[in-house]
Amino acid sequence: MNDSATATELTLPAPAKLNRMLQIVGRRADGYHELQTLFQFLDHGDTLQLCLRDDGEIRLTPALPGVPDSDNLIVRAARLLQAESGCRLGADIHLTKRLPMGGGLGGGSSDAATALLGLDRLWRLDFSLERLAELGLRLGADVPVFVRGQAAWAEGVGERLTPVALDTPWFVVVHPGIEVATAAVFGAAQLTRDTAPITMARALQGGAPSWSNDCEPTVRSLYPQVAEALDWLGCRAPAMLTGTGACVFARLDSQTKARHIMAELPSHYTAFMARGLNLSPLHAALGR
Ligand SMILES: C[C@](O)(CO)[C@H](O)COP(=O)(O)OP(=O)(O)OC[C@H]1O[C@@H](n2ccc(N)nc2=O)[C@H](O)[C@@H]1O
Ligand SMILES: Nc1ncnc2c1ncn2[C@@H]1O[C@H](COP(=O)(O)OP(=O)(O)OP(=O)(O)O)[C@@H](O)[C@H]1O
Repeated sequence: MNDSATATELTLPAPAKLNRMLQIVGRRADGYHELQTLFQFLDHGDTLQLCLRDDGEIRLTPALPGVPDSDNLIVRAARLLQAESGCRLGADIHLTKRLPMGGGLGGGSSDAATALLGLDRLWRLDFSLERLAELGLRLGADVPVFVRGQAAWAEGVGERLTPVALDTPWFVVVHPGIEVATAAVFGAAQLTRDTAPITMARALQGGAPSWSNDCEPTVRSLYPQVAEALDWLGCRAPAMLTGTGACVFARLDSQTKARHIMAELPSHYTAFMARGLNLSPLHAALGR
């Protein structure tokens, strides 16, 4: 019943994102870092199934290992939307988790955005994307881009977004099997925070493989497993870190080349191949 305005059940994607480049240009008084980054979505991610409840309860299954439900960004997004709207409806939410946690793919943030947009539809709130993005920013710096649903040049902490159309190649994304804590990377003394800001036009001219990520040297030294994955993938194609890691990715000219790399994958890594998308599949599913 996804396409009906009277749906009582919705099954919706929560796509991954890549940071195709990322530079740190400053640090705010509250400790958050000022970034310049290019976000793009992938046709790979989590899935949320939302079923309407009329008793106001928010029930999530299954629980994520190590994450109490009250901390889960899906439950927090649902409760925030209830509080903001005064809505007395609730939902049963089933999460199919495919994205690694602490992977730099924005899995939790994307789940939160899908919950916000899906529940807005299920509860017939009709909030604007602008209002939902503002709510999303309270949950995490990466949530607004998933709410807006367009590949974007981002500034500030990631909330000042300008839509862009990037090339949409195949990517191989390798997970080195560890979780990186975003706060630990941003808190590291050695992280450089003074890259000179550039214009969006200049960033777009840069293009792969010259795009880079300022977090990479710090993550390499704090997490040797990520350094090893960057070196392994980098021997096969120009490789980069996404966000603060742990995942690394390479852009390939063809699906065949991506398949060749997948076939060589050592057993201690997991990986997937996916296509870059400039429009989020969430927005395509909701017709927004
Ligand atoms: C690195 C990126 O993934 C790039 O897309 C994001 O900027 C991270 O976004 P996120 O995971 O949604 O991050 P949040 O949950 O908002 O923040 C986690 C922690 O990372 C640090 N943090 C995050 C984002 C930012 N621009 N500056 C920061 O210093 C803060 O210590 C914060 O407590
Ligand atoms: N629905 C959720 N899915 C994943 N993690 C969640 C969720 N809700 C809360 N979390 C918490 O958020 C942390 C970061 O998870 P997430 O998968 O978003 O990392 P990430 O991909 O590195 O994010 P980002 O790229 O935004 O930094 C997890 O370690 C977990 O404690």
